[in-house]
Amino acid sequence: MTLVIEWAEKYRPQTLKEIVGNKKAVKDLRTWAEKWLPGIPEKRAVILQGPAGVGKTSTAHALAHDMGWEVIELNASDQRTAGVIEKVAGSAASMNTLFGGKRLIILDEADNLHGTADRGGMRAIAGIIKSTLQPIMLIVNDVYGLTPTIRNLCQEIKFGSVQSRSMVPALKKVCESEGILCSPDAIQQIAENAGGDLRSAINDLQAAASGREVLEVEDISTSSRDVKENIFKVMQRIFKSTDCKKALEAARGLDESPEDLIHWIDENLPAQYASNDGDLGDIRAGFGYLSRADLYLGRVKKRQNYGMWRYASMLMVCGAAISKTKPYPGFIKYQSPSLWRRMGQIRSRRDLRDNIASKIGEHSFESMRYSRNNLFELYSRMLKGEESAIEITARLGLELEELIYLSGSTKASKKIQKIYDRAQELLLEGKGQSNDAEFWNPSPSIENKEMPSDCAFNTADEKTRKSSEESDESDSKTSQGGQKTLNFGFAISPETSQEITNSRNKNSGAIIPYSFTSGTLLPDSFTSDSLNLEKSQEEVGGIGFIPNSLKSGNPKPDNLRSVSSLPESFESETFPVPERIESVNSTELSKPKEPVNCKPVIKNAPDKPGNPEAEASEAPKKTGSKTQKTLFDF
Ligand SMILES: Nc1ncnc2c1ncn2[C@@H]1O[C@H](COP(=O)(O)OP(=O)(O)OP(=O)(O)O)[C@@H](O)[C@H]1O
Repeated sequence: MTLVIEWAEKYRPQTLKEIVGNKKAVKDLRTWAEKWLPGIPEKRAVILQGPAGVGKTSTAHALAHDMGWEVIELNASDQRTAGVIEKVAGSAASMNTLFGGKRLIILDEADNLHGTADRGGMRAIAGIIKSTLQPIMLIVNDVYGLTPTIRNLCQEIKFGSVQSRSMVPALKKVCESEGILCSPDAIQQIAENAGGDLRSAINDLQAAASGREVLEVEDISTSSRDVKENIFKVMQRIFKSTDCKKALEAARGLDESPEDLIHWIDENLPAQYASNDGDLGDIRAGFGYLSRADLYLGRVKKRQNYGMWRYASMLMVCGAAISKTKPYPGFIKYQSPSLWRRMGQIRSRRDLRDNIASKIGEHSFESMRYSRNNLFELYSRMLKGEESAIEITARLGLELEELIYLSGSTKASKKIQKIYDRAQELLLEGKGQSNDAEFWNPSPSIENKEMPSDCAFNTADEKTRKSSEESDESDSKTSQGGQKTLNFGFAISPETSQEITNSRNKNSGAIIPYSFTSGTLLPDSFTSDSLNLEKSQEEVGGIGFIPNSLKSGNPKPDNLRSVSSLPESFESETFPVPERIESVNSTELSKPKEPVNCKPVIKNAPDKPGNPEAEASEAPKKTGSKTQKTLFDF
């Protein structure tokens, strides 16, 4: 069996000179690349954005070839988790090459980093771009698939469709190299059919030429692949004529599913039938058909019976075509579905909001969800004063766009720009002063702080918790074992502090001690003050964090619940119970001599040497805390 080599691959351009069309994009890219020669440019990464098959990937490789750069590529077939990106791209970005040349890091289809496997990938990319010593190139079809932070960090270079007149010489060259006599009309036809996608044009040429030495235009119409209909032409067919058959044929030639097509018709039907003293009745009738088509689309989804797509298509296309009672001449600029645009905007706003929430979460040792729901307002208020705004911006590492969002502005005013610039200066200064640990370490060291009675867990646990959380996406971060009192690492007013406490208590819950010996969550009235520490230090194994819903009613003894029988209302969101807790029954928890390593640090807590119970609680600490079980271990 002979192996058929794809011509598109065989004739992939090797140098920038061979790239067809998109001259400006190629020039901009070369200019950016040349900025890497004297040192590190302001924008360390570029985004090559554009439709499929217009030469983005080829241009990236051709640039590396022309500049004499090595290439490291991570494409969509590789698993691109945050870990892999950091390992491959991160290490490539932070190291110099053997002979001091540059190394181009290409992330192809960077807008397709979604799904569980690619979690955290965007954040990893942003982190790498900020500190890379090597040029980075992100290739995307849809730039909105990237987070605003990444977009801010990169220079964007747009690639457009390749014009058919530019394609013709490239296709001729392929014919010459393959020894095929192709008529100019045939080449022209292939170029026009391709709709700006040179890869498709080359594929069409290969398909048409297979088994032939001479290629005429007739061969193209019979042997070429299905030619993509242009959506705008289909809209015209539907809205300008009443010929259902032709409209349906045109719609079938489209590279759109009925689920997408219905949005196009929905968007343009009212615009078309309202033009030229439009008729409301026509619009109503048209939407009547669309709603029935939508019913079928719903059934397709529900039953996974794609056979019903044909009824949906028929209803939407023919229904929209025949619902007009008069012709609607004149030009109408058909629009892409505004729903998609809105969704794109919403998505980028949502990404922006989540980025901020995750930064606040990291800063305040809270989950992203908690930060999003409860701390936004607070941090936003802290941006009101100029000095505190600068400090917050620096501490959180906010990008300009994020600062605008969090401060509630719509654009970068002079004041915001100034805050941002000063925060950047502060960051630069801070980096130079490695001894200013407090600034760079926003949370005070837990061991060194005198914890309030409601905040006790050992730092080893905290480290384990943090590292396990970091491997997850921030949304799945939990506040288990986290810092129970918010400590922002900078001076905040007593009012603000009170506000934080209120916000916590109102929104998610309160912190109450957890008793290991009884296996119960103590009611909120049971504070550390009421614990007889001398007698029960051993008992006080850890701190439980429960939502207010759990504390309803009077905290009577019969309200106490054992961990093994958590109520349904006990949502893991507000009270993240580690998975392994399920396997722990109350008997295990209530082992009387189970050593514990997490006990509240209480002011002047008596630690009498003669007290056997106090000694018993100290002893396991010395022997090895790793073997000790706490609530956070489960
Ligand atoms: N502008 C171009 N100049 C020369 N050849 C091109 C051009 N665009 C596409 N081609 C041909 O199409 C093939 C695929 O191009 P390439 O992979 O660079 O497209 P792309 O824009 O990166 O597409 P995708 O977004 O699908 O990855 C190339 O191997 C080449 O043969």
